[in-house]
Amino acid sequence: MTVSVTSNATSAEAPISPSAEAQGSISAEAHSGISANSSRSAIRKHVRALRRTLSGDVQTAAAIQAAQHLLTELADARRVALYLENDGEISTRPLIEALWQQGVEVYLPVLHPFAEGHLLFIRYDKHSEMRDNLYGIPEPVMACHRLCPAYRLDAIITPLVAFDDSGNRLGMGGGFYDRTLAQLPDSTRVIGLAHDCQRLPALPVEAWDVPLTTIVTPSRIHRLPPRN
Ligand SMILES: Nc1nc2c(c(=O)[nH]1)N(C=O)[C@@H](CNc1ccc(C(=O)N[C@@H](CCC(=O)O)C(=O)O)cc1)CN2
Ligand SMILES: Nc1ncnc2c1ncn2[C@@H]1O[C@H](COP(=O)(O)OP(=O)(O)OP(=O)(O)O)[C@@H](O)[C@H]1O
Repeated sequence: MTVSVTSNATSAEAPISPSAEAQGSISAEAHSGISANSSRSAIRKHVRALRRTLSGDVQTAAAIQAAQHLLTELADARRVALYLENDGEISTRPLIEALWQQGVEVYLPVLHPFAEGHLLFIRYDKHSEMRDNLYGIPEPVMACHRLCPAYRLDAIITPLVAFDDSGNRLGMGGGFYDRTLAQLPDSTRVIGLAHDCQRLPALPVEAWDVPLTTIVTPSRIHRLPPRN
C-alpha cells in the first residue's frame, strides 16, 4: 500500500520548501549566548521561545517533512508511541494519519496517575476520548485494555526541547522520558523529533540522561553511534 503524507491545511500536494526558514533552521547568531555552560533551564527557555516563533506555514511544512523521514524509519513498526504537539513542537498529525492508514497502532504518553514522573502509553485512534493533563496537553483517557507497556512498543518518538551533535537530549524538565528510556529493551527503537533550530553543538549532560542515536528533523535524519 502506498501512503502519502499531505497537509490538511492546504491542497493535497502541499509544496515543501527546502529553504532554511521552512526547515525551522536558523543562523548561528540565534543561539548566541547559549552554550554547554549555560544552565539547563536557560537553554530550555531559549529554545522553547525560539520554536514558538516559527510561523504556521513553517510548522506545516516541518510536520510533513518530518513525517516523510519517520515513515521510512518506521517501515516495520506495528506499535509506535508518539506525542501530540505542544509549545511549538513539530506536529505529529500528518504522521499519525499516515500510520493509521497503514494499520499501525499509535500510542500517546499519559502522565501516570500514581507513580509521579512516570508515563503510561495508551492506544490512540480517531474515536479516543481525550482530556488535558496538568500541563494542558491532551491525552487519551486511561483505559487498561488500551495500555501498552513501554517494552512492547516497537518505537518511541520522543519530544525534546534541545539536542546536540553527540545525541544528548534535553526535555521539558520532568524526567518523564528519561525514566521511560532507562528501562527499555534494545528491541524498542527510540527516535527524537525536533525542528532544526532545536539543535545545539553541545548540551550540559546529567548522569541520568539517555543519549539518542537517531534524531529526525525536517531537513534530515541525524544518526549517532551508540554509546556503551
Ligand atoms: N507534546 C508533549 N507531550 C508530552 C511531553 C512533551 O515534552 N511534549 N512530555 C515530556 O516529558 C510529558 C509532559 N511533560 C511536561 C513537562 C513540563 C511541561 C511544562 O510546561 N512545564 C511548565 C511548568 C509547569 C508547572 O510546573 O506548572 C514550564 O516549564 O513552563 C510540560 C510537559 C508527556 N507529554
Ligand atoms: N531514570 C531516572 N530515575 C529517576 N529519576 C530520574 C531519572 N531520570 C531523570 N530523573 C529525574 O528527573 C528530573 C528531571 O530530569 P531532566 O531535567 O533531565 O528531565 P528532561 O530530560 O528535561 O525531561 P523529559 O525526560 O521528561 O523530557 C531530575 O530531577 C532527575 O533526577
